[in-house]
Amino acid sequence: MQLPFIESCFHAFKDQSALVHNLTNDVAHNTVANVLLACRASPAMVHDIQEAPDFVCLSDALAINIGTLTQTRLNSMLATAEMAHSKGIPWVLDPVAVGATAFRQQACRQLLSLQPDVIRGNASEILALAGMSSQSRGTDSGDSVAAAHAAAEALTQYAKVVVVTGEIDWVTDGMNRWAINHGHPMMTQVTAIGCALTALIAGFVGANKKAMAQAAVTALCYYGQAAEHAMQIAQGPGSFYIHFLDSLYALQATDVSQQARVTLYE
Ligand SMILES: Nc1ncnc2c1ncn2[C@@H]1O[C@H](COP(=O)(O)OP(=O)(O)O)[C@@H](O)[C@H]1O
Ligand SMILES: Cc1ncsc1CCOP(=O)(O)O
Ligand SMILES: [Mg+2]
Repeated sequence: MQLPFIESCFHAFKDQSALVHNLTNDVAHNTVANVLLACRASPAMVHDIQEAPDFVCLSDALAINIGTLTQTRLNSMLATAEMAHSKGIPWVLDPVAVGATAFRQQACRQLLSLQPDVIRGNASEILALAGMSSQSRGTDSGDSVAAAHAAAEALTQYAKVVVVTGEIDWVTDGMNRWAINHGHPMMTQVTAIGCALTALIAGFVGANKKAMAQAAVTALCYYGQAAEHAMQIAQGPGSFYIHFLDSLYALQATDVSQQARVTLYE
């Protein structure tokens, strides 16, 4: 399905060269930065509570990822998210492995109270965040995306847009729902590909504040298509990662729009 908003959201993102402030995890820093750079956005990792709330005011968007959470980091995340929200700077929550421990659940409850613009997680994370039972395996999902549709819907009481990723990604803003059929299973064999997607979605919503759900759908089409192109030449996870960055760098608005496999449910 060709959707006119894909080209406009893509161009807005590229034109802005969005500065994305990341409070992300230790595993993901390098990949998040490389993905954003390949997409022509600007990454910044600024963690300390002494400066993160100030730095976010200079940014187009904020991505918060609880992958390697500590109490010190959580304090900084809460202060920075609060600042972002008060300044109208969009922020995205990635609730990595939220179902695994009480600390993560409690942290996410506090973060949800600061009204993220977007939540992006795999199916198990979205189920757990909504208080439903899930089958996660550490940071990986053990649930289908379809099993998390209702959970995503429930979470729209906390966020404007909820994104569930997996074989067929799902986006809801509580009024419309989009299914995005792109990507490749190889994406699950390279760590932090989900974390980097969260940062990319932050960049897209930062550049498209009035169309956040459409911006998230566009980011998912772009990301999934880049993976498909990369897999035409990759031979395993290592070469996939390299070709994935190259494909993110090369893809153009018309490619992403013309090849989009998106189903809209109104
Ligand atoms: N089986 C799959 N087929 C195609 N794409 C997938 C598959 N599983 C995950 N992806 C893609 O991988 C990216 C990361 O999603 P996911 O693996 O759900 O996140 P996380 O790494 O946080 O668990 C998304 O772009 C998603 O579309
Ligand atoms: C392995 C691991 N452990 C804590 S965070 C992290 C990275 C998770 O990355 P992703 O959610 O993108 O698979
Ligand atoms: Mg993840």
